[in-house]
Parts: sequence; structure tokens; C-alpha cells
Amino acid sequence: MSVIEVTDLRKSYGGRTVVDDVSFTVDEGEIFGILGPNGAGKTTTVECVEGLRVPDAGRVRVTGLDPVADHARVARVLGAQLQESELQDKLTVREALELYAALYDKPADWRPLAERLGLTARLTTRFGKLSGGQKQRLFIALALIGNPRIVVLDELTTGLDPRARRDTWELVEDVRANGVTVLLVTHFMEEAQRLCDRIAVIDKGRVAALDTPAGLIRRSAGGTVISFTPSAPLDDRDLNALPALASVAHKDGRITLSGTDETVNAVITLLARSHVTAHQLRVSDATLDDAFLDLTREEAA
Ligand SMILES: Nc1ncnc2c1ncn2[C@@H]1O[C@H](COP(=O)(O)OP(=O)(O)OP(=O)(O)O)[C@@H](O)[C@H]1O
Repeated sequence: MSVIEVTDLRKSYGGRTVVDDVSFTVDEGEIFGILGPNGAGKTTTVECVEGLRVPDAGRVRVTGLDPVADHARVARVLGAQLQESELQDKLTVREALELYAALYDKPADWRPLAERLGLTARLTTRFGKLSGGQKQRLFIALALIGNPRIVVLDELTTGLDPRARRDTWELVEDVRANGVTVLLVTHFMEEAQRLCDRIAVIDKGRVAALDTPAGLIRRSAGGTVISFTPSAPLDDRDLNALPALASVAHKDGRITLSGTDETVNAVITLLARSHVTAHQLRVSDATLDDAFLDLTREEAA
């Protein structure tokens, strides 16, 4: 069952279209990622889902409700990360948690939430004195405090150190294991690849691709990456003629090709035929990073 439906969403600022016919649905219990370069229209899209912005055209439904017309009811099922400006500097962590818990009929117990997010030692610290990462963790706790059915996390782990980032990923997995649907806006490929069931890649206001992480990798970068430093230059025409080739890149004398196993075998044949030795030959599975660059490059072209 879909809990979020976005159909032909459009939004312009001052005559410039920043969200251009975006459509996707998010199923109950799914972690759905929105991935895209800076300024792609990701935040504008999720703010329309949250009812914080009014679409110029198209339709948005959250559990069947219109987030603008039914804002109060949507706010009961959808938890969103706050923006920094929305909390007063003088409020302590405990006061913020208690204040937000009081806004809901059936709030979560904030103590285990605070514990899980490493905030227990900071309960008496004022918001203004928290580090960027601590603020971020508090925002995540506040997004979850109303026991929402859906949670929107925008740039969830920006500013967190690697340890805190991993802890937060585990928390998101726990949240989903409890049946909560997660809409996640991210810049981090590793985060998207690890957490998301499906991802919409948004570029210049449009959905460039929508698939599982594995599906995005398969269909764009071809699945396999081979890189090596040749002992002598190889003819570009020979490289470009390789079968199932998705991309070729040259950097600091190193060649990186993406394609399939067929491409790898053909490169080896080409090297032997050209009497060229490949130094530091590496073959690896393509990552979401490769797929993302491929997808957004295609759009740019
Ligand atoms: N209130 C606004 N008024 C005018 N332009 C805006 C407004 N909000 C966003 N924009 C512009 O709309 C475009 C899309 O912004 P948006 O924040 O949705 O992108 P994003 O994909 O979330 O970017 P980022 O990853 O950098 O956060 C950007 O060019 C931005 O400058």
C-alpha cells in the first residue's frame, strides 16, 4: 500500500521551475531515498510532501490526505526533522524532548530515544551550546517523538562523525523494523545504498531514474568497473569499441572503464593484442556512486 503519492508535482520560484513533473509513490514500511546533486529540487519536493510548501501543480497525498488542506491530520502521521532556526538556543535537550512529546496524544518515551541517539549525557545542555552533530541527533529524536507512521529525514547524517553516522543508520533500520516508513533525502551514496529499498535520483527538478540501488547500478554503470595503468598508451578508438562499455575515464595515466564482464574480457584481449601490460589492474562491482555520476552526467548531456 502506498502511504505517499506524488503525481506530476511542479514548483517554481520566481518563474524558474525547480520541481518539474516529479512523480513517485512510497510504500508502507519502505525506506525510500531521494538522491540528487545540490539544488536538484529534493528539499522542495519533500517540503511539498510535508505540506510546508504549496505545489504549483500536481497532486500530493500522504496516507490519502492532502498535506496542505489537511495539514493538522498529516502532521499527526508524519514526523519531520526541524530546521535549526525552529528551536530556541536557551532550551535544554530535556526541555525540547518534553515540549515536543507534549504535542502528541501518544508520544514515544523520549528516554530510550535519547539514549539511542547518544543524548543522555546532554539532557541539561542548552540547544545553543550543542555541537552540530548533537543538534542533528536531537532533530532526529524530535522527528520520531510523535511515534509517526512516516518520517522525513533530510540530510540525516550531515555533520555527523563516522561513528555517529553508523549509529544513526542502525537507528533508521530499527525505526523501519517497527513499521515506520522513511523518506530519506541524502547526498551520501553509501547511506543510500545501505539503507534505501528504492531511490529516486532527482536532477534539475526531474526524476532521472527510480529503482532499487542494485537496479540503478545495473542499468547505468553496467555493473562492473575495471581500472589499470597501461605500460603504453592505448588507442581511444579501441577502448571506445569495447563491447557493453558504459563509460571510459582517464586520470593521471590510469584508465577506468565501466561495463560488464564482457567488457573486462575484451580489455584483457585488447591488452594482449597491443602488447601492453596493465599495472595495478583492479576489477570491482560498480557502486551507487558510479551509477549516480552516470545518471546525472547523462542528464547534463
Ligand atoms: N524559497 C525559495 N525561493 C527561491 N528559490 C528557492 C527557494 N527555495 C529553494 N530555491 C531554489 O530552488 C532550487 C532547488 O532547491 P532545493 O533546496 O529544493 O534543492 P536540493 O536538491 O534540496 O538542494 P541541496 O542538496 O543543495 O539542499 C535551488 O536552486 C534553490 O536555490
